[in-house]
Amino acid sequence: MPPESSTDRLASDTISKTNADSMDIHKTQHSVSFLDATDVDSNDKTFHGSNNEPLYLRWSRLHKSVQIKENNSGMLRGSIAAAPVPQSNASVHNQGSSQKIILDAVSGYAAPGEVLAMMGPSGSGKTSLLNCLSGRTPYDSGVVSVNGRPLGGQDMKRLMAKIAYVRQADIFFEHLTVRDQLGYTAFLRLPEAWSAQTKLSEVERVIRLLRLTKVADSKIQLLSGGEKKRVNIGTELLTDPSILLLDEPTSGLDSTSAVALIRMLQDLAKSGGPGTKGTKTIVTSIHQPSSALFRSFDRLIMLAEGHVVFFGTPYDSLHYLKTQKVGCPDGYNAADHWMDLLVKDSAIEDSTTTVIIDANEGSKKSETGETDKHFSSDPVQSKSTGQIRKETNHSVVMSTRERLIQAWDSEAVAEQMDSCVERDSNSATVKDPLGENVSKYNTGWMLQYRTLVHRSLKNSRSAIFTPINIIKSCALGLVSGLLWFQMSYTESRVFDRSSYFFFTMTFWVFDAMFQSFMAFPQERTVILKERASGSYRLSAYFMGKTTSEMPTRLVLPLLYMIISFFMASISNKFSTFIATTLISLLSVMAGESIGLFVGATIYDMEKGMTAMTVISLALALLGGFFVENVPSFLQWAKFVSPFKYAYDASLPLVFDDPVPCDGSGALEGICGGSDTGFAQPEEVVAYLGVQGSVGFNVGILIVFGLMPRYVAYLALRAKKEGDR
Ligand SMILES: Nc1ncnc2c1ncn2[C@@H]1O[C@H](COP(=O)(O)OP(=O)(O)OP(=O)(O)O)[C@@H](O)[C@H]1O
Repeated sequence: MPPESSTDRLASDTISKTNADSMDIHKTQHSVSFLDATDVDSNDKTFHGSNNEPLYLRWSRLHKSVQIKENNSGMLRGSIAAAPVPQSNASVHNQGSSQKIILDAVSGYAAPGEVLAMMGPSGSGKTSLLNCLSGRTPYDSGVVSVNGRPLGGQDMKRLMAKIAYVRQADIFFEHLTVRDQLGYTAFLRLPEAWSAQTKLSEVERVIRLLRLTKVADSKIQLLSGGEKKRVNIGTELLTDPSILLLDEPTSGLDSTSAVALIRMLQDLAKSGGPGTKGTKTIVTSIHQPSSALFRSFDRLIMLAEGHVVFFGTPYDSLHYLKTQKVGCPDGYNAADHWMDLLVKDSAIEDSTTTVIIDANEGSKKSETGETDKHFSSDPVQSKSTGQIRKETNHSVVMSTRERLIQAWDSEAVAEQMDSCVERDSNSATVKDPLGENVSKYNTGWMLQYRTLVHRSLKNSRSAIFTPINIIKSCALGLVSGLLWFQMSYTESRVFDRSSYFFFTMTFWVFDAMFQSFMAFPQERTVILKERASGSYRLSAYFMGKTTSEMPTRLVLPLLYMIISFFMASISNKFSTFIATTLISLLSVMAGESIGLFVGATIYDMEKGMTAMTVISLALALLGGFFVENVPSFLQWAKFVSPFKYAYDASLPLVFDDPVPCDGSGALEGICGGSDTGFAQPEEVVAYLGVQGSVGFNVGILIVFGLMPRYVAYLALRAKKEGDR
């Protein structure tokens, strides 16, 4: 158990009115002590605004609510919110939608050198609070401040780059090794002025700090859950942030690894880690830690249904529960006890923690009929909506959770925070925590672009050159080669030759469309996460991806073409082979672009898949290959199909010599059934319905490769990481 600090105890006493009453301590007196404690610490530091300076993170009266549509796909959420169960994060119903309160008057602070543990049942608002504190999602009202500087508007973006946020999900490009992942992050996020050597030694420092040396050169996809979690934390620690927020870093870990991880965070908070200056401010949400771990936290913030039910030291939390007549039984895990008190419907499941107040007489008794042993004072009127009590036969049933929500005096904590912020903002010794940095990026566009090209090349090599993709390309090349085997260059094989190109171009557009659509959801989450921490500009990412993937993507169509082109004897000119292979690459780029567009605009996989199927089949049909007499009102539609342009660009290259007539009647309109003479190349391509020159068709294909990509870029720019 950590030594009980008097200021902690006083702070806790101040903000608990029942506590204050029971301990007979004057509230104002304690408010002063609480403020003094924070003041002394923060004034002792010299603030340079650099990333590793100690920072106080404070928040007061944070309020956040969301609109829930009752007839949308989130039916479950809507129905839960609409159900008339007693709940303090109440839903306000309008026609067809309801407002759900996720955070209600939440106040608290996190201090340098300390680990603040955020606890509460599932759905109590831990992630939502962390999202707000990190600037990932907006809140309706309230103030978040760093060293007394309230942050909002433009500052929020810069704050996001200063606060490291380790999200619950470990999101990476899993084909990369641990060292690659950390290395690329170092080049993207550490100051550009640092030498490559310094950046790489930072990577090694983090690898050692997080005990990742043994797996440093393993691909992330092969790591255990705990190792992945440490890579996730390491990625954020690279920039040596002063404030580190972690969302359930111990989830999925065994208890030993969980304890080791929290101990590491505690060491980090105190020392800042080897090779770094100063202390860190750490906030972590955690689910039911062991007793020892619970007691080792410097401070706790307990949440229930978006409300704070306790803020203070673990020791004080136990004392506080005693004053509320729900003390932790001896030998019982304190964290488990807190959770038992706070889980929903504990009133229904556990009658001993329930009070029933007779609305008429004001007397109270337990649900079992016995006089309630836990609550000595009358319940306080609901602070939020008054809807949290359940009326049953002239009685009010209130669970312990509701009682604890009401007993906590959030306003007292908020006032403390306001005073600290006001004091710090008037203090000349406390400098702007954001320093002079006006950009949220540590590196320029060019370095970001170069790093992302490198990473994308490495990543796409392992994602695209999979054995399955290589087998697919070779097998299809072989099948096509056999099907169109050794075609003679005569009239009778003109349509076979053109159908080879129709199939080839259609296949590569389809393949790229679906491949990029399927791969993009994972990529999208990585981009959103990295962008939220101010790693790079989206334009640098898109340019990097486009440039790096082009040569990589060429290899698979090239394999297909090498096998099928020569087996089918499409042309004996090597230049035709090169040119048509490049056109198939443009088809791939166009298809990839469409896949990206759908992936970036439609987030639901099922809806996206449906859109992809409809789009691809419609484009194939509209290409004009299947229906000869397309209705006049749909004639325009073929111009939106990339297949058409790829096909139209290829045929003039293949039919570049006169085609000998052979009496087959395939080119009846040109050869007239004769087996002598030649059909001129221009006549053949016109007969096959080709429109526009090769250059024109290639140009349009390039537009297809870029336009949907640009829309995908705009769609992603509008998307925030924290959006659900
Ligand atoms: N955008 C949203 N739309 C609807 N409901 C939301 C939204 N964001 C959060 N919620 C709801 O707010 C509540 C708090 O969610 P949050 O993820 O913060 O809980 P949590 O305490 O982190 O839960 P867990 O421990 O399970 O991760 C939940 O009931 C959640 O369903």
